[in-house]
Amino acid sequence: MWPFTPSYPELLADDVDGKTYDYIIVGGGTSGCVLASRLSEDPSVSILVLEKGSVRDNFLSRIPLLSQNFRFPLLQSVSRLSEPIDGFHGRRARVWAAEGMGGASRVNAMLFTRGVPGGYNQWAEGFGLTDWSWDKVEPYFRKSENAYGRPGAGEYRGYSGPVENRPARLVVPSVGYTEKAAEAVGLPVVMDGNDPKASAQGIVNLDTAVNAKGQRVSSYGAWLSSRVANERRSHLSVCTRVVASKLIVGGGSSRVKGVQFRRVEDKTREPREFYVKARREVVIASGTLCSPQLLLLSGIGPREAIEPLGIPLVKEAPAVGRNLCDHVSVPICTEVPQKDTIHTIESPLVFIWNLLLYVLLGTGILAESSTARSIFVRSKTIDDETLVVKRRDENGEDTMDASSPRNVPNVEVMVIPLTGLIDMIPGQSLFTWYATVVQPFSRGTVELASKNPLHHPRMNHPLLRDTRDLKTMHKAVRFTMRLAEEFQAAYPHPAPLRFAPGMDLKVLDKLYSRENNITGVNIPELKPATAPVDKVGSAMSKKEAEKVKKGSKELSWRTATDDEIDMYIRRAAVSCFHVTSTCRMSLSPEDGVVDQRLKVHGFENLRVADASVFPMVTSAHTMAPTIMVAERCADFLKEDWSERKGQ
Ligand SMILES: Cc1cc2nc3c(=O)[nH]c(=O)nc-3n(C[C@H](O)[C@H](O)[C@H](O)COP(=O)(O)OP(=O)(O)OC[C@H]3O[C@@H](n4cnc5c(N)ncnc54)[C@H](O)[C@@H]3O)c2cc1C
Repeated sequence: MWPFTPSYPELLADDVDGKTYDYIIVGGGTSGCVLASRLSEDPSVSILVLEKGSVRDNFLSRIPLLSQNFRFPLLQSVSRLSEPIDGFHGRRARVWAAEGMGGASRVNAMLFTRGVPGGYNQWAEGFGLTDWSWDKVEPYFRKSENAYGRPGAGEYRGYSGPVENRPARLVVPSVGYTEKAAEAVGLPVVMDGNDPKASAQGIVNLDTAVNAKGQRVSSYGAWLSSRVANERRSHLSVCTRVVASKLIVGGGSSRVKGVQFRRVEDKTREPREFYVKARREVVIASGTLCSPQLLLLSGIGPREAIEPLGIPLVKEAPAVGRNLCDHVSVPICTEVPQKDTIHTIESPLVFIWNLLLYVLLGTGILAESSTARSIFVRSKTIDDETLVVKRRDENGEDTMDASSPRNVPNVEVMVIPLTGLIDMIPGQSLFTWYATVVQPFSRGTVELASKNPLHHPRMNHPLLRDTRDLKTMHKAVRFTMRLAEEFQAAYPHPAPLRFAPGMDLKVLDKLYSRENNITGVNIPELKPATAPVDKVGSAMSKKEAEKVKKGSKELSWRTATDDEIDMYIRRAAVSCFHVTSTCRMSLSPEDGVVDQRLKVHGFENLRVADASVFPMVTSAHTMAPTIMVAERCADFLKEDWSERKGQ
């Protein structure tokens, strides 16, 4: 215990330069920590983790609600803006992430969702990835978790893995009324969304990666904590504040010999390059935007994306950086009394009370995620007239069977009792329904913007470019307005819709103006990856907000026109930060980047293991599936090595 706990054994570039390791893991994020931890269970192998950020484990970073505020400068969050998106008023999508040990799991909302079995059966049936059907991935979900908050749930939950999780508790009573709203449109209440036998559609009581002391369980904390890193320091090396700049491939061969990297601090024109050698394998776990960036910097990718930058082509790999997939959300907001939203902690007394509760008992609002409930639904099953969910489809098939790819939800409505708009609205306490398309058809790309590994890659965000997604979002938005109306009926206080189709769009334009008018940010030299996050404050004054409220008309799902819905979506749609698939798994090198054992097609000792390998984004949140991928990758590495040894 502090002050006797040894500090984290973070190494510097000079400490590891020129050395050889059995495994080199590029990226100590959500998946990198799992890999390093699992591989280092064997003291006879040597492992090096190269991570761009640092450890920075402090009190704030462990408080669930506060560490979720990724705009806090103390956290290691970064945001990247996409190129302007056609059809959306030239708006850009902003995608948040974190650079530091644990990666995005240090700042995310901690929601621990596997997704329905049908989603993985779809990977098997739709993409031919038969090694990734539900039966094959399920043991790894169990292996990774300790579902201590659901004792005796049954053999489908794990109790001896590192990620402690428990059902989310309601931070404010208003959230409870959403169950009544969901039931009113035909949806069941799902007590455990990670139960593979649970209904595919319903309002789900979410699990969160929060431990019994009320602390965030990040991938770093679960797998590569100071205790683990110190115990294994003889064979596990963690080198932070370095960025991998290139994979060194043996001349004309399919073997990666090592990794070149730089210090993050080194901003000189000709930075010093360091080099480490890999005896066995290199695993890239740099996340969906940076894993393809490293491949491209190394000359592995589409010829036309590499050669114009003067990088020699090492291996033509057409799918690197393609197929960028994301969940896209549109916030719909209801106004409720402040005490019934998370904004209640803006009152100093309430905050102090909750801080005391947290410090003394590990409970209270601060010990929770902002999101405790989510509604999952398949848009085809929503009746066009009544917007009630049908439990049987036109062929009489059960729409609730979670094992069938046919029933994978393509819409999620997250229930977030705070303002989910880009800015706060002074004087208004909003409760957000986050209508989200979770099985999108739209795809984007990640390309190099420069040869500097510290610069952001260029991102063409998919948003809702495909008209099928726009159509799904239309239905999702109207359905969400219907839910909000049912909520009003059940809730004991007035709860009018304030931000929804039909509202005065000038207000939205004003609110989003600052973000939309940003120019030049994607010129990478102007905004290196390590720049501090932008300052955020409201674009609207209290007086303006009051005026808007007085002038606002009643908004309803019955009266909103299709045009109003369309105009609202095009102004308010945002990334939900669940980017995936830029190095997707595939049977052939034309369609994807890695094979079913996560090896880069055409290489014998190079793998990618993070959210970028999903063939497409999951129907649920992406942290637990990323962890599952990393768990599997660790087993692949161990199995392949013992097989080679045996030969
Ligand atoms: C704000 C936010 C909220 C979210 N909420 C949830 C949620 O509640 N539930 C959920 O399931 N999912 C959530 N997600 C998504 C989920 O957290 C991510 O999908 C997942 O954590 C991604 O893991 P990863 O290993 O692919 O990448 P990351 O965790 O991003 O790790 C990549 C790591 O690689 C490092 N790196 C990158 N390039 C290099 C390089 N060249 N050299 C060295 N290091 C490098 C980075 O610094 C980073 O640490 C959220 C994401 C965000 C951003």
